[in-house]
Amino acid sequence: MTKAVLGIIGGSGIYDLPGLEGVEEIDIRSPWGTPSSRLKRGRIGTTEIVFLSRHDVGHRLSPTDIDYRANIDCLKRAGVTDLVSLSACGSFKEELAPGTFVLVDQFVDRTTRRASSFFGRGCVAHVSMAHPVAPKLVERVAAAAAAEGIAAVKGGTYVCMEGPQFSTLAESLSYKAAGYDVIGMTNMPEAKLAREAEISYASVCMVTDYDCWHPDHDAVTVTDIIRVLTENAEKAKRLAGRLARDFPAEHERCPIGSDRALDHAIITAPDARDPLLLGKLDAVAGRVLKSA
Ligand SMILES: CSC[C@H]1O[C@H](OP(=O)(O)O)[C@H](O)[C@@H]1O
Ligand SMILES: Nc1ncnc2[nH]cnc12
Repeated sequence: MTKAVLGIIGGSGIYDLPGLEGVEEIDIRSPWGTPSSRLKRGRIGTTEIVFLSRHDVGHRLSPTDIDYRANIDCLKRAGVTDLVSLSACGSFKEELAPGTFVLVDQFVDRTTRRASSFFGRGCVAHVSMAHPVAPKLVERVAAAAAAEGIAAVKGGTYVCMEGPQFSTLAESLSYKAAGYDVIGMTNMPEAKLAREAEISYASVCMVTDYDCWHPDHDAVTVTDIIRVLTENAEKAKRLAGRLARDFPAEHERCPIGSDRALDHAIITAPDARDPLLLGKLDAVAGRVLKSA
């Protein structure tokens, strides 16, 4: 049995989690770098929660400057088994209007300037990303939204751009034509790294705008996004609170194996592995490396 620890990553507009009891800031060091902010550990009901502000209080970090490896590694070290991201996003669908919550289930990674794996020279691993979110965790998020009367659309494809500039009209139209649902700048490589770290991942994407493709809406601005975000943040925090209160004490085994993604992923022969890299992988891959 593995005790469930619920991680929450707060994105734009969500820099804290009200209702977290017995909060302590934990100073976890990572060999991968510096996390976005100090992790906050506390409880909601009987569930242990670890909260991380992705851009830090004051929105100090741009999507490119976030050290996604340090964030995921620290969450793993803090014992997180299940991780929910709360994110702002633009929409490519008329029916996904600003204010809509989308529980995305696919990602397209168009980022270019981010370290996107814990593995590499000296320890090569290939995990499956065919199904990037953990279905049971998404079910729990959907149930929490329903219980709080928050409308949430299940399923959708999130394209992750590098940013920080928003898309050109041609890019926006091409993403729309490709059938993508929403766009943001942060869920990749976060979801890939969570998978490598065997943490079940789900993302709640809160639509703040229609990007720039919509003929009846002006191109997106930060001012508009912040206005919608402020309205959404209260709902997102309510959703997270309910999710936590109803969360099981034991981590539920993931039906698609996101919590044991490394079982058959490491290809480098034991005697060809780099001890320095193995040292850095102690948290992320400790489960499989210890038994090797
Ligand atoms: C402030 S709008 C652009 C910004 O918001 C989203 O971040 P997050 O996913 O952390 O909520 C988007 O990806 C951009 O980073
Ligand atoms: N239109 C958009 N493009 C990229 N990231 C976003 N975050 C919120 N709205 C966005």
